[in-house]
Amino acid sequence: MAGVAGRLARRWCSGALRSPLQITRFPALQLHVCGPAMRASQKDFENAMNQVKLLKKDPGNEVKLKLYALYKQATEGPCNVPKPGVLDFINKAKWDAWHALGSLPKETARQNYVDLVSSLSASSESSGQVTPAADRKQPGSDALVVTSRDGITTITLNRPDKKNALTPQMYHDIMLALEAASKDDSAITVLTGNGDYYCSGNDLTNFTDIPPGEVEERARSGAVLLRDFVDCFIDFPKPLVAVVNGPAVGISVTLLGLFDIVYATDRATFHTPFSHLGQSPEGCSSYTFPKMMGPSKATEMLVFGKKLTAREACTQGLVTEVFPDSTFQKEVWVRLKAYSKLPPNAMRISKQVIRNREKEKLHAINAEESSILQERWLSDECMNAIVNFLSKKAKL
Ligand SMILES: CCCCCCCCCCC/C=C/C(=O)SCCNC(=O)CCNC(=O)[C@H](O)C(C)(C)COP(=O)(O)OP(=O)(O)OC[C@H]1O[C@@H](n2cnc3c(N)ncnc32)[C@H](O)[C@@H]1OP(=O)(O)O
Repeated sequence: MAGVAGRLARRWCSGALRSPLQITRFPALQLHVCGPAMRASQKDFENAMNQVKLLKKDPGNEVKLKLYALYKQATEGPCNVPKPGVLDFINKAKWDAWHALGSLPKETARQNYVDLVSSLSASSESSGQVTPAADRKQPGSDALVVTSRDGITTITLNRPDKKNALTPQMYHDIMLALEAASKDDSAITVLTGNGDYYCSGNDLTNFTDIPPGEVEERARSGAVLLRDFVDCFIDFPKPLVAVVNGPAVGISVTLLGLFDIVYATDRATFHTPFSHLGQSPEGCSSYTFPKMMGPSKATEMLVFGKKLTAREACTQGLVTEVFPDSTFQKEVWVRLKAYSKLPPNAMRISKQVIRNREKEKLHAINAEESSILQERWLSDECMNAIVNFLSKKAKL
């Protein structure tokens, strides 16, 4: 019996008991929770298989054999393969466990498997698969996709036809997704973009269709939104990784100073055309950029809107590492999967040791930047720049 645990564990990890990529599109971010009285769906079964791989405590050989038997019964039906020889201890033990289930229906075996895993998870505090509570309300749109796999929660900007420009709904949804990710079982959290851009920054149409008497109120509420949004990044407790899959503009660049790691494709560029837009720096960049690259390089970016290549951004400390575009996704995800297996509590605590020292300062800077921007949004310079962009006169 000694090798059964190892064999089963290898089998669990080999993909033989396949785990689905759990994709959630807001607003349907819900775990399929299956109580004992309900019938387990195929999705519940697959989720349970996934959870088994993430159990922290070894459940012991007896339980593993039970899981194996229920899995075989649920997927193949009653055991009718030849009995292994008496000296083939491992396979005989597995055969015995499966055979003992007799003619138990597949659906019942599936349900029993889900129930057993659920009881093991409760007592073992499983890690890895995202298990957002079903009652956590997640309003939103298709412009954000949240996936959970291998201990990594990935938040993907999904508005590729608009270069992933950020709408107010997306700001709200990102905040909700970060809040959920901070509490889920994942070890690290990733922000990335779908399509050829990482993100083109604030959606400039956010400034349109404002009735004349409401401009000031909209600027005020915009500043509150900005402040709350950036606060979520300052306070995020787990390692936060930006997977920069293409060019980045505006707030998507400034926020990188609040990430723990920034991986970029060599196709990415980084620019913050704030002056061109009659605006001013946000995302704590007025502090993080001079700190990381020195005041004059920061001024080139934040005041003059200089566009950096990925390699230049790496030299300036804004990007952690640059990868060839052809191997970017593969290399980055291999790396992140390895990191996600490190002890999550240790990573959290280490991040906090690094971040806590500066938190108060960052919050104060965020408040100040937001309030300066509130004024800027009311300026002629800003209005004219936005009208120019929207009338296609200016590409920034
Ligand atoms: C008072 C209200 C307050 C509201 C709430 C505020 C909340 C916080 C605000 C925080 C402050 C943030 C500041 C910033 O982020 S500043 C940076 C803003 N971004 C830009 O200036 C980029 C503008 N876009 C471009 O310059 C180009 O589109 C780009 C270089 C990104 C790509 O050029 P390309 O030629 O490759 O592609 P297109 O221009 O044809 O783009 C395709 C379509 O996407 C639309 N698009 C792209 N970016 C934006 C954007 N930022 N906002 C709105 N729309 C965008 C573009 O118009 C095209 O659309 P159509 O196909 O319909 O023409």
